[in-house]
This record gives sequence, C-alpha cells and structure tokens, in this order.
Amino acid sequence: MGCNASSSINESDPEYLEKLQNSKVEQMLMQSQQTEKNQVKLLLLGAGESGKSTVLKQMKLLHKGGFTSQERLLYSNVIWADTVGSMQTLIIQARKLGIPLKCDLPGSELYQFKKKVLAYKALDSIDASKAGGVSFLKNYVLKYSENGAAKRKMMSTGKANAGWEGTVEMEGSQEESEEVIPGLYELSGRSDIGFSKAQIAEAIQKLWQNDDGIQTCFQKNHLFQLEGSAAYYFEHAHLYAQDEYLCTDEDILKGRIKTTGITETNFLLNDTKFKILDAGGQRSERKKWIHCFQDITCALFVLAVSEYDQMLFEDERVNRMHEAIMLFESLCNSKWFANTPFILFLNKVDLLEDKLRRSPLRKYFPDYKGKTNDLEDTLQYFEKLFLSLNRANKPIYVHRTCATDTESMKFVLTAITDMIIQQNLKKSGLM
Ligand SMILES: Nc1nc2c(ncn2[C@@H]2O[C@H](COP(=O)(O)OP(=O)(O)OP(=O)(O)O)[C@@H](O)[C@H]2O)c(=O)[nH]1
Ligand SMILES: [Mg+2]
Repeated sequence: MGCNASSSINESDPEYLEKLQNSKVEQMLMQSQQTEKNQVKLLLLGAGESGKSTVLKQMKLLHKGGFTSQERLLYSNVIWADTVGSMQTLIIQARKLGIPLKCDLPGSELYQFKKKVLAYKALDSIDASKAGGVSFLKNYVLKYSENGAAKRKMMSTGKANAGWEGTVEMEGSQEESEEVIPGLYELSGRSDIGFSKAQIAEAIQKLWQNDDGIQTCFQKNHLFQLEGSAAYYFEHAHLYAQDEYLCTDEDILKGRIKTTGITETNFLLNDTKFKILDAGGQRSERKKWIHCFQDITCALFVLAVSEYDQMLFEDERVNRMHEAIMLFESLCNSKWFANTPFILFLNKVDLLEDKLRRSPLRKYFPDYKGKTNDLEDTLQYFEKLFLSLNRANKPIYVHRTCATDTESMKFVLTAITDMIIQQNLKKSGLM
C-alpha cells in the first residue's frame, strides 16, 4: 500500500509552512554554532619589532601557499631603501660615537664610495606604485628622518608602559599622517648626482667588507636604531638594486615593514577555520588593539629576547625588555583575557648568543644570577621572569623561536595549531 492518509501533507498549509521555516532556522543555527565551534581566533601581540609579522609570514608559507609577486616586489623596494638607509645610519652613527672610519680619509677609494652612499636618495629611486604607494613611502621614511627623531625625543617619557589601555583610536596616528622631511638625506649636503643603483650597491658592499670602522660601529648597534637584518641586506645589496628583482621567501622573512593597524589572515586547517590577527606593536599602534580583544581563542605574545640591551624606537630612553615586561604583565592579567590561554615565544634566539658575548646581561638585569654569557641560563631567566608575571594563573605555553627560520618554525607552528585545535574541540564539547 502507499502512504496512509494521516501522513499526507498539504504543502500550502500555513501551519506546515511555519514548521518548515522553523526547522530550517534551527538547522541554520545549529550549523552556525558548529562553524563557530570550528573557528579559532589567534591574536599576535608583543612590542614593536619583536617578530609578530614574521611569525605570521611563516604561517602564510605553511598554510596559504606563500607570497604573491606583488608582495615580493614591494619587499624588494622596501629592502633596497633600508639597505641604503642602514649604511647611511652606520656612517653617521660612527661619527657620533667617535669611531674612526677608513672611508673618511680623503683620496681613498672608500672615500668615494662613502660620498656616493651619503648622496643617494633611495626613496627617490623607488617606483611608489610598486612600493605601497606614496603615503606608505612618506610614512616609511619617517624612521630615517631627523625630524621624526626630534619629535620622538620630545614625546619621550623615559618610562616603560603598556599603552593599550584607555585610548580607543582607529585612525592613523599623528606621526603617520604628518608631512615628512627626509632629514637624513640632507646631512650629506649634496643631492643625488645620478648614480645607478648598481653603483650604490657596489659602494655599500665595499664599505661593509673593507671598512673596519663600519664593522666596529655595527657591533655597537644596540646604542642606536638599526634594522635587525642590516647585515643580511648589505650582503645581498646587488640583488635589491635590480629594478624587477622579486624577493625570495628568505628576503621577505628578513625584511621589515612595520605593521599599522590590525591585519587579518584566514586559513582552514583540519576543518578548523583559523583567523590570525596581527597587531602593530609600536606604542601608537597599541591604542588600536582593544578593537580586536573580543572572542580570542588564544593569544600569542612574541618577545625579542635578544633586545635586552636595546632602546625602543619610539622612546630611546626606554629599554625594550622593560617595555615588553610591562606589556606582557598588563595583557596576561587583563580581564579581556581572563579565560584566554597564552603562548609565549622567546624569539630571536639566534641573535641572543652573539649578543650575550658582546653585551653582558647583568649590566641591564642586575638580578640575573646565572652564568655569564650563558644562552641556556639567560633563556631560563627570562622564561621564569615572564611566567612570574602571570597572577591570573592561566596556562602559558613557552617556545624558544627563531621566527626567520622556516624549518624550525614549521615544528613550532604545527605543535601550537594542533594544541589550539584540540583545546578548542574540548572546550566546545566536540571531543
Ligand atoms: N634574526 C632574527 N630576526 C628576526 C626574528 N624574528 C623577527 N626578526 C626580524 O625582526 C624584524 C622585525 O620583525 P617583524 O615581524 O616585522 O616585527 P613585528 O613584531 O611585526 O613589528 P611591528 O609590526 O612593528 O609590531 C624583521 O626584520 C624580521 O626579519 C628572529 O627570530 N631572528
Ligand atoms: Mg608587524
């Protein structure tokens, strides 16, 4: 027999239609709850230049198929400007620190190279359309600007602070929108007299390889602001001098573009949707952080352990490690993250060993009781120090990292994404 009468349905019956509608809504709600359960939000936090965006770049390499040609071209232009800017900084700082330079001796070959480098305006040689646009370049040049440095000096408080609480500001900081006068280039008192990029790259490499004073000054780079990857840039200067050069993955990992605002990167991993939020870490950027503090599954705090003897870019009277301590303490114990687990990356471990040899930790952290110049003791000291700031008693997972090293980061990032997925499933009752 066919269907009996009691199961027959009148498809135009309003009661039936309402029931159908309700069950559809219920189904959609269940689906969206399921999707939310399968979604994690990971927030990258830390002071400026600690390595947050570099960690994100490694995630992009692992889960998003790497970088586009446009990104490779952008970095090529930015790194070229930084290569020239970094050599100009070394020459100028050597004079300030009273370090004699071979290239200051008139008549020598190095003297001619130095003149070329100081006269060169790297930003003028860049095609703005390939390098993030004119406003990006204007903002960018601030870090080499004497005006910018003078303003930072004026704004200096000399005190470490967390700086994210209280102010809600989404628009660009005053510093970014300001008209820029690239003072560094004016110091040479000359204009660019038409050298090719190849000639400038050669001059930079000769100065780097043959002037002991430049090397001595480089060894003292904790006394001033220098790009962390400057040595790498100098060695590869001839590549960035090529107009159409596309950066390799390694170049991009070593390259630095300060993050402004908060960027969002999404990818799918084992049916879990990852949303990674990367926040700019400099003081003016931290005022925007609070906008993304809601519903964070896990916070990843990146600490540059090698920077215990360096001062902030934003305030040259404040030690970078002191600032990071204040920042971590305020975030870790904040009500925003009361139920949020933290991951702590002790980053830039590769730079730490060499740094310890040149710059004893005890000079900056007198309570350090470990062996002098000892990598392991130093890492343990910082790990203990940061864990002791956790008054909220939340779980904190610590990893020692070199964010520029793709092989080792693969292991670390796989471990943490696995851990986050497991915890998220447990929390949402799916395991
Ligand atoms: N040698 C070395 N360099 C690193 C490491 N991690 C990051 N860097 C370099 O440090 C510089 C700054 O890194 P970013 O990732 O841009 O720092 P950030 O925390 O995103 O900085 P903001 O965007 O200003 O907050 C870049 O030149 C990186 O290549 C590391 O572990 N070792
Ligand atoms: Mg960044």
